[in-house]
Amino acid sequence: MDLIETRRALHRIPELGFNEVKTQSLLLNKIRQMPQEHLEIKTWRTGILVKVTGTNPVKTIGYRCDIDGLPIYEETGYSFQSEHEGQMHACGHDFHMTIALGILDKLSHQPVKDNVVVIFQPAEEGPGGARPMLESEAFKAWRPDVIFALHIAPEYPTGMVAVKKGLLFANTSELFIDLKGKGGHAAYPHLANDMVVAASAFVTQIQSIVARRINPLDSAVITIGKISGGTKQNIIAEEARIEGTIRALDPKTMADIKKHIESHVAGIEASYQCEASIDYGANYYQVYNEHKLTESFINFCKENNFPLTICSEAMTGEDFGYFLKEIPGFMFWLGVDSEAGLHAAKLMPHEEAIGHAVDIVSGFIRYQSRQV
Ligand SMILES: CC(=O)N[C@@H](CCC[C@H](N)C(=O)O)C(=O)O
Repeated sequence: MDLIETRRALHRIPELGFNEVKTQSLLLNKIRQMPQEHLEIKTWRTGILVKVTGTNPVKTIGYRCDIDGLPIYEETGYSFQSEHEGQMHACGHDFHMTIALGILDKLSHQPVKDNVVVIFQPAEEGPGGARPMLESEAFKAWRPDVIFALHIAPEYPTGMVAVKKGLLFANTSELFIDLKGKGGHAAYPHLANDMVVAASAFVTQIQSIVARRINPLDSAVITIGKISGGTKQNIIAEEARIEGTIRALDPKTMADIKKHIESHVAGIEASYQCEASIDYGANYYQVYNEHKLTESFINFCKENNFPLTICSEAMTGEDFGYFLKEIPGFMFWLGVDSEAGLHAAKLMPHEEAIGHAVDIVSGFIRYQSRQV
């Protein structure tokens, strides 16, 4: 399989969570071109699970990738730029899928001793595919004994592995706040309750939560990524919507932040005479790398001279955390050396990382398959 051509084909057709219809069909088409003798294929919603039966299995090894894109207008200037206006693979899921296909291709030609289940999971960016997938009969029937995954990392050199034992990614919660006041003529503000002003005040006020309400020794982030409201420049806005995300390394800090947000919202309701509703959307559990398996992966990388660094935890979120809550395993970063970071319209990961990752992951599956 030509992995670069495959990555570019996937890059052209980014689709949002649970709408990955063309993506699923492209993936199935690629999987069906592989030798089928050892493969069983199942679909689950817009996702896919593929089992490779081992030669003498004692356990099942899981490898998971995510398949959805983001609502971003691409600005890479690639000849294979997104054909879906306003949508882009800006978090590397085109790389993740291609690497998973490359691993599957290798295994379909030469299975290892253990069974391997390769999981193509929808909706990582939201609303979260991991949790419902874990609960599905399709997944339960092939539930792996160990599981791992990777995420591209623009800040590391191409092909470098960055990993750590224990906590790798934060607990996250989406945040949606709807404000409803009273609209009116721009020249008569005293007769209206302006929700653009209320939303602005709220966004400014909550900056003090992390700065002044959270122990500086804890790590937390509140980011408001979108504010919308109003209809015209000379009409006072009756409604506004604030959209953001909360991150915390400790679940208790997350709960505290939510309480502080709620009291700020109550304050806005009182001082701006409006009604407010809060929706926490999708919440992701932290990514916690199991020590023994991570250690085994670190040893494997060292023994095989794969470039490796031990990293710190990050405030990113990943619903792969739900898999790791139930099944021992780990996630690692794969360096792709892009000046633009994740979720940026100019993210341009280096494609040589794909081949490196296929070698690293398929090598580790083989290595892990020899351990009981
Ligand atoms: C690796 C990465 O970038 N993951 C996303 C996960 C999004 C979670 C959810 N939609 C949220 O915004 O809280 C991230 O933004 O970290």
